[in-house]
Amino acid sequence: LVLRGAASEVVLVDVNEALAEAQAQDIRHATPFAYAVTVRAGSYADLADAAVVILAAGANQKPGETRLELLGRNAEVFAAIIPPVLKAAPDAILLVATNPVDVMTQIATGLSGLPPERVIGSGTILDTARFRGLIANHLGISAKSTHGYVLGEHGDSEVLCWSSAIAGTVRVEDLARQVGKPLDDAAKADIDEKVRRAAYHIIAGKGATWYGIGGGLMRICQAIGGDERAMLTVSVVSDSIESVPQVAASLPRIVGRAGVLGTIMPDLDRDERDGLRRSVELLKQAATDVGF
Ligand SMILES: NC(=O)C1=CN([C@@H]2O[C@H](COP(=O)(O)OP(=O)(O)OC[C@H]3O[C@@H](n4cnc5c(N)ncnc54)[C@H](O)[C@@H]3O)[C@@H](O)[C@H]2O)C=CC1
Ligand SMILES: CC(=O)C(=O)O
Repeated sequence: LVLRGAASEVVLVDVNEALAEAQAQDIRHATPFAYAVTVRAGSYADLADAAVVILAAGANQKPGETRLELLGRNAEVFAAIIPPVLKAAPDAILLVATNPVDVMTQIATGLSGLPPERVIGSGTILDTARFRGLIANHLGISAKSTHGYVLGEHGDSEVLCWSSAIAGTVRVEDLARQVGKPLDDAAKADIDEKVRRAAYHIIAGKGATWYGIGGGLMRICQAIGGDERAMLTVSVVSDSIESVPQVAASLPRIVGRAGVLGTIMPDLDRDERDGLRRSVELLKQAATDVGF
């Protein structure tokens, strides 16, 4: 947020107040090299008038642990933090990062009673970035010119949409042939593994993932603050996805000042559609199991 000037003020609230203060100081020291963003540690009351409250509190995965295994612990954390957040900032958009992010988005929507469009999970924004980056690297072009979605769960059951992935206006498979680096089954399986298992690899190496999600959360805040109507793969509770009712999962959503303004259903091939249905069924079951 500071490096891109995507906020005017950032307040860090953590049960570990000394940590929040130390992080705020450290980030503040970067502001002369970036944007004049006010950064400070605070209490819930300091969230008054926040446009966006990012919910990132809770347990993270230990090496080999799945996101869904965090559910019980993090549902308890949200039960503790959402009431004081809402008391301080009743008009804010809630932006959920805590894992398992789709189910936590469903829980945050239920606990807050806010309309679903104002409770946004970062969902697969990060997986989509990983997918675009890896395809771009394979083709030798910019990730900014490469477009493709990862849908469904931010987690093991996510769906990489190869059928609609493009570079510029060209299907990625066609461009790959043109540049003599075919996206054959082996190349696609390699990219799939590196997207789907990215968090496991990074957590095995450094204990947590920080920068990718930081970039993704910044991008969502930028789209909200600038009322951009940007298309981003984020998670909100939807009336129905692949006939599964009231489930939070990622689809391409239009994001602006009021939150999620609309949803786009991309063309999917048979396997992608089946994968998306399996993914949302799994998420619905996980939410139901914890009473949401
Ligand atoms: N959605 C995504 O793509 C990503 C999600 N995550 C998730 O974000 C969450 C946080 O991950 P990290 O920052 O790595 O963990 P961390 O352990 O570094 O930070 C979590 C913080 O939450 C605080 N906390 C715990 N309970 C609290 C409470 N009741 N009230 C206030 N603060 C509380 C802790 O004191 C701690 O400082 C995890 O669930 C992790 O899986 C992490 C990376 C990417
Ligand atoms: C931790 C996590 O969810 C990620 O980096 O994808």
